[in-house]
Amino acid sequence: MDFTAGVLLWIECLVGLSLGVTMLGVLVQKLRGSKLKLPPGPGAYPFVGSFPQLGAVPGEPAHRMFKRLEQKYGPIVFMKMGSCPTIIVSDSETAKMVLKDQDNLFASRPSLSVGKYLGFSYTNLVWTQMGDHHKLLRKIYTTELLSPKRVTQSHEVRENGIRTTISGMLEDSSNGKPTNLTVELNNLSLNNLLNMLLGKRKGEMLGGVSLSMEELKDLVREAIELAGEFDYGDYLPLARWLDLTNFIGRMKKTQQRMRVIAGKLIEGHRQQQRSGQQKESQGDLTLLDVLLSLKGDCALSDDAIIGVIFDMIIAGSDTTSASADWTIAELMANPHLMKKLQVHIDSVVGKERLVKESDLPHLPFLHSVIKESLRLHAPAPLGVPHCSVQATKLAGYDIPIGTTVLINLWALNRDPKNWLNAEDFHPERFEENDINLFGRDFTLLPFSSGRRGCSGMLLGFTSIQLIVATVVHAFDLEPYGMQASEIDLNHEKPGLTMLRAEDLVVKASPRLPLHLYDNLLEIKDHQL
Ligand code: HEM
Repeated sequence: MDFTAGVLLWIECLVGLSLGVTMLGVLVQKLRGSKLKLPPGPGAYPFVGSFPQLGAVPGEPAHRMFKRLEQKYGPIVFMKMGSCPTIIVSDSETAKMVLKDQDNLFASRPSLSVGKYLGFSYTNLVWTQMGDHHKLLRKIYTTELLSPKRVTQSHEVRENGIRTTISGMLEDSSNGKPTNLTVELNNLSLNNLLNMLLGKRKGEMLGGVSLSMEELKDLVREAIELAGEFDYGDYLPLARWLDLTNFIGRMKKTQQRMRVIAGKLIEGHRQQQRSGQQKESQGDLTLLDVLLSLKGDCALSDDAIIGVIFDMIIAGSDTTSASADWTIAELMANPHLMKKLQVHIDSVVGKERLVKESDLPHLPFLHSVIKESLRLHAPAPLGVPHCSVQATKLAGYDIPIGTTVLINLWALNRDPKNWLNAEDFHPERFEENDINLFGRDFTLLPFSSGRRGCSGMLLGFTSIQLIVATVVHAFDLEPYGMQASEIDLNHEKPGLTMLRAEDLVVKASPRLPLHLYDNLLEIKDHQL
């Protein structure tokens, strides 16, 4: 989130307007504020709130900026985004109060424009507010879409997906070319989700309708990009009204495209169902089939179905590939750990076949490596904002109703109070200390916790493990055009998902018998 450019612009616009009412604002603020004991923070001006006080550095990701605030004010910081009260929580004790002890009060979402447009009037899971619709969607996710059984049933999608990537890497290697692993993993992750949701392409047909995969991917990228943008209009009414960056205009256009394209896919699947084309087994059902077969109280409107489809793609695609990318970069920067992991995988899988998902439970060191990577590089560093539905107290401070709550998961997972040598990549720490990754131990929260915790954590964790294990088992990797010690592990691109600042470009050398890779080319033809 790059605050500075926008903030300066808006301050210029607003200063004139705000001067006349500043005195009144200050007076009202004092009268209201005097009664409340708010957490410490940078203070706020009328209208623009704390934006000018944040000391934002151009290009600096928000989780790092909030870390600086934590260092100055402590683990709960109060600020105002425009007129919207906001707290940033950075330690495990307070996170536990928000996500567990008072989960019922903090589990709603603020009404942001991204939820209105890309979340189809807040009907998708990520942006829907607390209540019956949220409960229904969570139930559909946990029992129908991403239950452990459904995730296991779809293992072939992911195994075939990574084999296609491996095959492409072998082709690059045979041609003496480097592979841009960041780009490959990103494509892989998106393909896997689209395959799970919609099924395989038959010729130019996707889910039974004539729709090019490129058209769909283009739309998905557009939606992911918009979802990661920071909209000042959510906090500054004048900015919303002027919409100088045409954010609302762009979102409306994307929403319209989502409706048209997803509408075609839904209609195509309905036609297949009507014409009695039965899938052979449960494993052949796409997630869209499952969504369309929901009946009675569980049945969803077409808009809600479109919301769920894009929910999964936006929340699940970049997070998974970014995490695999960070993990492989860490392993390359720590060659002794790469070697240790390769020996570990060889000891379970051997060198005469590729890794399968059924191997994963037998690879404890791989678990530790991924856990450590998720600890240091939380792919969703600030999660998704929560919102309080009632005035309450937190660690002795007053929290007004309607306060936006951001948990700085990135800072929390690196808290030196909980982790020895917290900034070091040291997977062995989990061999001595088996801390839960899925929200039970509040010292490690890459997926957050509670009723708003990530609904795709099992799928995400399984996918990352399979990708990393298959790539490092199949290839020795060297960074292209730099030394391993020069791999940058300390800079991220600003945005919703924490991507490495630089692409990971590698020289891959096969380490398994070549006939194993030859077989892969057949699979490649069937992929999206
Ligand atoms: C490494 C992979 C992933 C990470 C680190 C991750 C992390 C997160 C985090 C931190 C949140 C916010 C929780 C909160 O508001 O407190 C979240 C929410 C969510 N995630 Fe994930 N996620 C990952 C993969 C996935 C996948 C694969 C899917 C689905 C295909 C998914 C679907 C969702 C959904 C639907 C929500 C919203 C839940 C709600 O509001 O009730 N995520 N995720």
